[in-house]
Amino acid sequence: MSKDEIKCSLKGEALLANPRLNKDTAFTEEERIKYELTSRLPPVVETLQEQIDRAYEQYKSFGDRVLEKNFYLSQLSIRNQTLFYALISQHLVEMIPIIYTPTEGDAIMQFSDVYRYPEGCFLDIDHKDPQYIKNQLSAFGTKDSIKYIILTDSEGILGIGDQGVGGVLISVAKGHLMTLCAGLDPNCFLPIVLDVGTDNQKHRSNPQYMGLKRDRVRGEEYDQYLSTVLRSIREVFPHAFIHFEDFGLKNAKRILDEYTKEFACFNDDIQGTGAVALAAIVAALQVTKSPLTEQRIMIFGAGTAGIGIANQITSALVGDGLSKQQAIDHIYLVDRYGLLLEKHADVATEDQKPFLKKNDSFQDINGDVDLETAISRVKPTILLGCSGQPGKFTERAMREMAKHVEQPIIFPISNPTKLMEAKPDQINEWTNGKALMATGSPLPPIKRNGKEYIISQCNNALLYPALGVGCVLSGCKFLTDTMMKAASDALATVPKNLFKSEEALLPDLNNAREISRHITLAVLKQARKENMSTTEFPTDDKELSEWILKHEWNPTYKKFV
Ligand SMILES: NC(=O)c1ccc[n+]([C@@H]2O[C@H](COP(=O)([O-])OP(=O)(O)OC[C@H]3O[C@@H](n4cnc5c(N)ncnc54)[C@H](O)[C@@H]3O)[C@@H](O)[C@H]2O)c1
Ligand SMILES: O=C(O)C[C@H](O)C(=O)O
Ligand SMILES: [Mg+2]
Repeated sequence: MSKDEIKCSLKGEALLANPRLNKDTAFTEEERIKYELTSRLPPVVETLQEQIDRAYEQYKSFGDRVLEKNFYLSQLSIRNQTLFYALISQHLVEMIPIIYTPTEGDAIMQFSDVYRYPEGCFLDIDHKDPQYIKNQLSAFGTKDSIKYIILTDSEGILGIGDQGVGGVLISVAKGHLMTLCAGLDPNCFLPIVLDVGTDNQKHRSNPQYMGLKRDRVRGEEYDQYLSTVLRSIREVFPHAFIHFEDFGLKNAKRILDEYTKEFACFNDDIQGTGAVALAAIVAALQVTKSPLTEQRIMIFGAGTAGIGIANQITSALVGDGLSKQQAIDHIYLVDRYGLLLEKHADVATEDQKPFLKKNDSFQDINGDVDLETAISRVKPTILLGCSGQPGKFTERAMREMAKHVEQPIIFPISNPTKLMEAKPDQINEWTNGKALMATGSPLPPIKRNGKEYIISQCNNALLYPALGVGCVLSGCKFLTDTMMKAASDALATVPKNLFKSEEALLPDLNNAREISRHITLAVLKQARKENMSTTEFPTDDKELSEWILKHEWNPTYKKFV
């Protein structure tokens, strides 16, 4: 069967109800007869473009009601997969904020209230039997069909925390981006939510809540359950790469460390975010014309994402010739206790501990060192926000930042938009237009004193789809740090014609497919170099690029066979 063909054994109502096969008004006269659809459709036979045009008008009719736009698109995805992807592909930058951060965050919070139909795979801790789990998984595909799984336990959804069963929608949304941005065949993807209870009292007290109404399970029982699920996945879908998304602070890194050498797996919030943030920093340093080894980097919110970024920068500095300790000396963590010093050893997480700074320079201060004081003492050149705490980049802190550096690099990357540590227009004003900025969710440029300032989007979506496709195409045994580094380096060296403007720090998502090809190529080559690949692909770069292109899934109606 060629790429333009698809097997169809359905007819009539069942065919129209199947999102993978449904062509709706684009079924030809012959197809309508052959598949018993004639009287089930209005007489007109339309092209995909005509369908897209109508769907776009319908979409636009929701105006500013973004959540309704989100529901409209999600409904379209379960009605007609081809039309869904084709429509969004034509309006990618306009629609990504609707199907992903920030709007998806609201859709997740209201999951149980606005629920209309199920999407994804729901597994819950009240059903732990391995055979039961395997049976459930088997309903979603065959041994060879599922190649990429996004798994969340919903404890740390974006910056909005524990969302219980509704977190399934982050797995679904991240999957949609895999297809849109990197051409993953949506039919080889499975989004899963593990419902292990929720500590979110708002959901628990909502009579409509659709998940398990019990305390979030932790400890041994949780670990056992996760292990059973992962092992079941491996049995049922032995070729699936596992992507962990939005696990909570206490679990994310621990789980990644535990399974990274046993499963082909990846944590997007740790590794994806770290790699994208590093690429954005590298780009900003090209503007300030200053090497990474001369930076003082402050990370505000040293949780899953913050530590991922800290570790990625550490590796990059080691790559630049520093010892691990020298590299760590460049990185300052600020968390809920302020600047993390050795005196915080009792409360710091294991992952924060290597970064604790000596108390000496702060002996004159009683209590914790707040952000502003930390900035005034450390004089960071780079400040990243991944705390999910809005308003924490105060005017005074930002003015302090600008005092010591000609062009401070300030990235409030918390999602969704309302949780950013400061709004870019504020940062721009308080730093007198000096700051180089990037945010986690997309924002329009700022106009101030007749000048336009581009706000780049520093979101792991720039990387994980391409990385994931690279892992799928290489059938990688494991994802190594060096493969991650190859992906990050590739993002940092994307050709300039894929940027919106010269000032942009990161490439334009409008060019997502091209950006992704560049990254996927690097991942494939690195996988082969390290003997992590289990598939054959061309050795010549040009041929490999064509091979990647050939493997991309595109939203076109396929011929039924
Ligand atoms: N742009 C991206 O690609 C991207 C990727 C991952 C996460 N994020 C965002 O980063 C944020 C954090 O996500 P996470 O998964 O790391 O969450 P997390 O819960 O693992 O980490 C948050 C950290 O912030 C700290 N914190 C809380 N209150 C604080 C305060 N008042 N002052 C300083 N630190 C404080 C917490 O102690 C914790 O260490 C979220 O908003 C998330 O959307 C963005
Ligand atoms: O989902 C996103 O938009 C990025 C990131 O994974 C996050 O958790 O915020
Ligand atoms: Mg995430």
